[in-house]
Amino acid sequence: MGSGEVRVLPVPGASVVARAHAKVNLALRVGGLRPDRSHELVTVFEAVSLPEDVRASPSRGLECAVTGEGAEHVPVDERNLAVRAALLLAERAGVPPRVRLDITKTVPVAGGMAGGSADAAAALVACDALWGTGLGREDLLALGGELGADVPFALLGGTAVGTGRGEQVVPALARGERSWVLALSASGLSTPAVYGELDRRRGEAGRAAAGAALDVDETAVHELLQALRAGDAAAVGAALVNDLQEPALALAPHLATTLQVGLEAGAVAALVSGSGPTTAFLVDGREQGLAVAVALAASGAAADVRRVTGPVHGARVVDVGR
Ligand SMILES: C[C@](O)(CO)[C@H](O)COP(=O)(O)OP(=O)(O)OC[C@H]1O[C@@H](n2ccc(N)nc2=O)[C@H](O)[C@@H]1O
Ligand SMILES: Nc1ncnc2c1ncn2[C@@H]1O[C@H](COP(=O)(O)OP(=O)(O)OP(=O)(O)O)[C@@H](O)[C@H]1O
Repeated sequence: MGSGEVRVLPVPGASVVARAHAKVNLALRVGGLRPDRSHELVTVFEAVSLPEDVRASPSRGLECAVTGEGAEHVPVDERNLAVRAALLLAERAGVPPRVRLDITKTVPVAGGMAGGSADAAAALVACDALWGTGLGREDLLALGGELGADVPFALLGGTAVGTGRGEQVVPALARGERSWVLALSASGLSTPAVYGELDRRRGEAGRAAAGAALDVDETAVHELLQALRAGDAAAVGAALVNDLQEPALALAPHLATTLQVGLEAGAVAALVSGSGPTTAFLVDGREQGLAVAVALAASGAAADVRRVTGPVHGARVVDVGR
């Protein structure tokens, strides 16, 4: 058990707070379309220090409230991924779905950083503790995979390789801590739209070729994993790759300027985070991070900036109280 983690005691009637984090895809290679219409992926996730907290409290029914970053854009009914997580867990565990979920967001909505997935992961962990369902990590990972491709990684945290739809996750050996500057956008991008744009750009031939073999070009991923094992920041920077970057730039052309501004301010490397529109800048130390953040904010190339570090932990209980 790491520092800061709280052992859950079965206190009847107590509320439970679980925390999960945003992610950046250090590598995202997209292969062909699968029969379920999602894409075959090989990706390397890293959890970064933008937390999402979900408090699960005893209630007569299922209630949800959202506060924090972009809360006004987040549904509180069954469209909310955390609500769906609670319902799925209750159904599988055979318990009534009685819980109030209070979500505190710091991850931008529809930003490509899997904020909703973090909420789902935190809700699974919090409700599991609240209801004493006692599901194992493997069970929760499987439920997470049913909720969305990014949810199992939000449960696991750290640095990890994702395959399949991205939901098959295994921890990756990674040395040291990385510092990032995140440039936020004023509006979000739809994940299906970005994948759709990739398909459109690849065209019929590219889709068929990729689809036939479900092949993903993994070379860059191996280079990245080697650089992470060695803790070599420059090599990590050189190996960052995202197949969704070009389609995201096609849908949000201003992101090209954002990437350029951060690189000119000295960032080691830059890429679009997942399906965007958040862009992530790998920086070497505090001073460089500050210079990049200031340049992005001052130029107007980012609606807002955040300085974060990774890797951080996956979904876990951080507080138990009344
Ligand atoms: C862009 C990433 O965040 C990178 O980690 C993920 O691939 C998206 O993960 P997510 O939002 O949890 O994805 P899901 O909720 O499972 O699916 C949302 C939509 O993304 C697309 N999708 C997602 C995962 C995948 N392997 N192929 C896809 O094509 C599909 O259009 C799907 O309808
Ligand atoms: N708990 C939640 N938090 C945020 N959005 C949610 C949540 N539940 C459902 N949604 C809906 O899902 C959409 C995308 O959410 P999210 O913020 O997770 O996007 P994202 O970070 O781009 O996801 P990903 O990186 O996994 O593709 C939102 O526009 C919102 O309508």
